[in-house]
Amino acid sequence: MSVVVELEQVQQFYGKLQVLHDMSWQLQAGEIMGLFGHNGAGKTTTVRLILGLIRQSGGKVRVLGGDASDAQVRQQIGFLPENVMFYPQLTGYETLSHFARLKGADHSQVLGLLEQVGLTAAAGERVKTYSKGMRQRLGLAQALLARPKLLLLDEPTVGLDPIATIELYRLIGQLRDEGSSIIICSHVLPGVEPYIDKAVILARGHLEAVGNLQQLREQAGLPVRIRINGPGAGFEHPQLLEHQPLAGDWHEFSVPAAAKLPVLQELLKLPLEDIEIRPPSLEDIYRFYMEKASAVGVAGVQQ
Ligand SMILES: Nc1ncnc2c1ncn2[C@@H]1O[C@H](COP(=O)(O)OP(=O)(O)OP(=O)(O)O)[C@@H](O)[C@H]1O
Repeated sequence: MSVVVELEQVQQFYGKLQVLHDMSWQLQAGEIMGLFGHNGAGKTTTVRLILGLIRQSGGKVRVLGGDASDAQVRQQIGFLPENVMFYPQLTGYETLSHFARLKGADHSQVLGLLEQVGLTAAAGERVKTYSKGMRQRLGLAQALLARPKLLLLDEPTVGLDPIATIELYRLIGQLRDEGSSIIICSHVLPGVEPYIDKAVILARGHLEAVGNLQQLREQAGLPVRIRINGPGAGFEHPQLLEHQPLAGDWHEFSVPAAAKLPVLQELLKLPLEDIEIRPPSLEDIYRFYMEKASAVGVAGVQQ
């Protein structure tokens, strides 16, 4: 697997203000990576470094095997900004044709890209009539012009309803399956969780965690929650961390991940109506690292 983006001991200053501290991580080819952090954590700064819009104050930023500021490298990157602007009077087709001209991309891609993002039927409609979901898909098509190897998506699902969010992430998943490497910045963690291969979590310019969800769960050591519908009021087990009675006949038990099976085996001896096992979510992991960052004095961390 080849490395598409590599940050090595990257530091970034704006004047005297240091906003990235010795940041090191890698994105491998064909991965979808989530870049997460509180407001002001340094995500946009990181994206701007990868896009070659600013140059790092220290350390190395390697993108697609070259320097991020190299024009040939930049041509291979597609970017969907958080608030992509379109001329409302232009149709979807005219909009994408316009971006193709701006980027020097081959115009023959336009119809294919509109089809890829599900906008063929609406290609002749003016963008002002598009829903937010359609505009985001048009934005994605714009980012896909010139067939980039690396895609950077900033809050791609902000303002989208749950179905439009799922549709957009399915499309992003297809792009990964076709070989694109993708970085997604998002504050909407439950939406993005099923789609990412790896997460990078920042707090105040420091790398707090990097890895796939399973690795992050293990590193954070967060408990697994087991919910049962049944007679759990008197249930006891030496490994139990917490017992929370819920509505109806439901009970929630928190157990260390390593104790999940022994506790489950005991619970299954009860006459249960139902059982649910909830591993720590991306949001749980994120909260854990934000709290850890505040506890060690990374001041001003807010979610
Ligand atoms: N051009 C700039 N000049 C000075 N300081 C800046 C500049 N751009 C960003 N900063 C500061 O750098 C820090 C990191 O900002 P950045 O925009 O990278 O954070 P972010 O994680 O993208 O935040 P958000 O989620 O709010 O977009 C913040 O303290 C911000 O105020």
